[in-house]
Amino acid sequence: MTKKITYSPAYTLVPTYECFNRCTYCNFRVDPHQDSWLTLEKSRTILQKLQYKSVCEILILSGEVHPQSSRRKAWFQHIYDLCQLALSMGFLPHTNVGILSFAEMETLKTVNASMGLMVEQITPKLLETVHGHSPSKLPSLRLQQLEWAGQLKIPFTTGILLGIGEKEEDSWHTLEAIAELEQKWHHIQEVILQPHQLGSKQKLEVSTFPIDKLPKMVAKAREILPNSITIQIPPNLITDPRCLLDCLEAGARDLGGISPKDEVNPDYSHLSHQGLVDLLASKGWELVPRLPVYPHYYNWLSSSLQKALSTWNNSSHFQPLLSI
Ligand SMILES: O=c1nc2n(C[C@H](O)[C@H](O)[C@H](O)CO)c3cc(O)ccc3cc-2c(=O)[nH]1
Ligand SMILES: C[C@H]1O[C@@H](n2cnc3c(N)ncnc32)[C@H](O)[C@@H]1O
Ligand code: MET
Ligand code: SF4
Repeated sequence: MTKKITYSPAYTLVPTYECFNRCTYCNFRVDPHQDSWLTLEKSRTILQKLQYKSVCEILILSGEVHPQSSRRKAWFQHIYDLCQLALSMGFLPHTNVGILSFAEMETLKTVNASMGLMVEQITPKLLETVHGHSPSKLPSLRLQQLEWAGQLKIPFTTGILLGIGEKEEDSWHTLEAIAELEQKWHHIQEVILQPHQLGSKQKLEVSTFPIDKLPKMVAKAREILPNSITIQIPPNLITDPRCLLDCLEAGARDLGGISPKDEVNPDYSHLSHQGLVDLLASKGWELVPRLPVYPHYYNWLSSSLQKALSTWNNSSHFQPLLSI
């Protein structure tokens, strides 16, 4: 049998780029009030063009409005409305919009196949550097989000950001913290090992991750994380094709959501689908699509989500999933 590597055919909707945090590695954010929000009408037009193609996942990725701001309610409602719209059109939403209250998370669960939040790194040192102006990146707050997602039975994607000033052991400690939460709640489906890459919008000179170190990090993550968790790597940020193959050899098994534009790293485009298929085939790997939630979590989801999932599983695009 051929060895399989999965990816999720995705499209990213950005409710707003405005963000009250100022992570120095971010190429995505604009200042509060400096962005017009994506309208539901525009979203509907975009989604209509994607219908009846292979795109299954709508990734809702957003900048954040301060929890105490008078605009927070409208921000959250807009995210909910976008998820509901995507779901009503047959897509499977996956929301990653930063820190949420318990009630907000509980509400979004009803319209998301899975949700996500990167832990980044748990060392407090980074609060004095890259996260000096980012209250949302407080390690305790991010671990609490994972805890709440577990309590709420939300299938969850998380991960670590590499090359933002952490030491090697810091990454291991962060992975250990994720492993502990998985052992408690069994809700972490994937962990992304995301190498920080410089983009053209970055204002400050910060370090990047030496990409040749990634295969070793994958191997170490495979040792730390339970086997129930799939390791995901972003192929467009791994610019050396040999390094990508080495990461697979070391235990990475998923390439994440592949959408036409990587909103977080717009300067790094993906290989063509065929290019990726051929590269993987050179080492005997087969590239297969997957849905944004794994089958063993289906019974955690609302009936409208289960209905959308069964439609996708019966569609010809996703037959390969049945054999994973
Ligand atoms: O195309 C992207 N998808 C990103 N995704 C989507 C991801 O690759 C998968 O599509 C989903 O996790 C579904 O499994 C993220 C999801 C998260 O929960 C947290 C962080 C990311 C980051 C990215 C990203 O930088 N680019
Ligand atoms: C959505 C996720 O994207 C990641 N992220 C933010 N900026 C960058 C960058 N320049 N390079 C790689 N990843 C980044 C963070 O980990 C965030 O949580
Ligand atoms: N603002 C959120 C976070 O950092 C998600 C988007 S980051 C570009 O967690
Ligand atoms: S990484 Fe997320 S939280 Fe940080 S500034 Fe960018 S959008 Fe805001």
